[in-house]
Amino acid sequence: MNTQTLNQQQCDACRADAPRVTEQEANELQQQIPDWERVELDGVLQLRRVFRMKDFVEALAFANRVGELAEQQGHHPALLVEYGQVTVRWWTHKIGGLHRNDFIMAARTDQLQQ
Ligand SMILES: C[C@H](O)[C@H](O)[C@H]1CNC2=NC(N)=NC(=O)C2=N1
Repeated sequence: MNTQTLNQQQCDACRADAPRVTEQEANELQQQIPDWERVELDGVLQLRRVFRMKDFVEALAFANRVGELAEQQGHHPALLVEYGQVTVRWWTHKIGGLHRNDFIMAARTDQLQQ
């Protein structure tokens, strides 16, 4: 059991045989990322958060920081950039649902907010 907080952990490589988190694990992990909601879109469970920004330029800059983190970790989100906000969604494409990686990435995304 990894006792580091989620935002200190690295994302493992995504594999098609990686385990999805159970409902109980998801509930526990979510305590560390209270601003994220679990949503099901097209049958796929995801973590979603809307980050409020001052304007479009700040929203774009934040999205780029999330993009750099994603490239660094090899795990990629859906990003919707709008005037004054960015919607971030994390899930693991290979398993069509939530892996522990997604909770780590959500916690690390929280740290990128200015
Ligand atoms: C080879 C590479 O690691 C994989 O294709 C990665 C890339 N980024 C990814 N990101 C996400 N969110 N899920 C994946 O399954 C995934 N797979």
